[in-house]
Amino acid sequence: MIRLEHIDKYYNIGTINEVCLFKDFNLDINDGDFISVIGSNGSGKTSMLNLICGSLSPEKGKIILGGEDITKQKEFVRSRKIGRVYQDPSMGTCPSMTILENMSLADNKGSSYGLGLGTNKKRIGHYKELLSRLNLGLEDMLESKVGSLSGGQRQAMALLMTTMADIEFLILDEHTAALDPKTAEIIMELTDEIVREKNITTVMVTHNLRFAVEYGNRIMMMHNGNAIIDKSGSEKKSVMIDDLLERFNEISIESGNSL
Ligand SMILES: Nc1ncnc2c1ncn2[C@@H]1O[C@H](COP(=O)(O)OP(=O)(O)OP(=O)(O)O)[C@@H](O)[C@H]1O
Repeated sequence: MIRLEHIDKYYNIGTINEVCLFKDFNLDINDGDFISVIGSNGSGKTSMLNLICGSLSPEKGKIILGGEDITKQKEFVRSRKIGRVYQDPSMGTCPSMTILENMSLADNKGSSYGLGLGTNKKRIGHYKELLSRLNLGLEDMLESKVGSLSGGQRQAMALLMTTMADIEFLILDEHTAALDPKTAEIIMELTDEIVREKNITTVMVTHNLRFAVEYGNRIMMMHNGNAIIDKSGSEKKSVMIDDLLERFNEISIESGNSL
């Protein structure tokens, strides 16, 4: 379980631009949860993910992972348990390296020998098997540079590479936003398949309301650093896209329709 406990988060402290984003923010993410997080621009979705990953520190409060207080734990240490796929497909892969080298890199993540070993030839069969499930023909392109792949192919690889390691927690930061509708659909289906198969606790930030409604067991809507909707199980199943659009409209009116 991940717990955000009494979190305060400010930006630009001590300046005229000081903003309080989270004030006594609390969130429990249960093992096995697949949460879709939606919300207007600036509502705090990415900041919440950054707090979990450790790229952002709270001014107050605790972050607990599996009973351990990780509030002060560095991001690279947390990354052994927490995987993240970004909006930009180029963030999760190394473009100047081949598919094989990228797969080896992901495979070696967290092990003591690190990069020094280079490509692990004995594991090629395993990499091919993993890549073949993407149905993109990448298993026959092991020597191709990842930089030559399409955005969708790279995002599929980023997802595969992130989940190759034995992570407990997966963060999807608008990971289909930069993809065309068809490719986004394929990546979303692949995501769901991997998350279910590996039973990884997942938080997915998305602006795609259909994905938010269709995937996962829990849906959250953020606004001004608060979760204004948080439904799971059968309650989540009854949430309709129109309900969410209506809530977005209400928020927009309350905020004076400002950007
Ligand atoms: N590094 C920063 N410095 C100052 N303010 C920041 C910083 N990062 C985020 N903010 C502010 O915090 C608020 C929340 O930003 P955040 O990126 O978490 O929102 P979001 O819900 O992910 O938005 P979007 O949907 O546009 O990605 C915004 O008002 C933003 O301007």
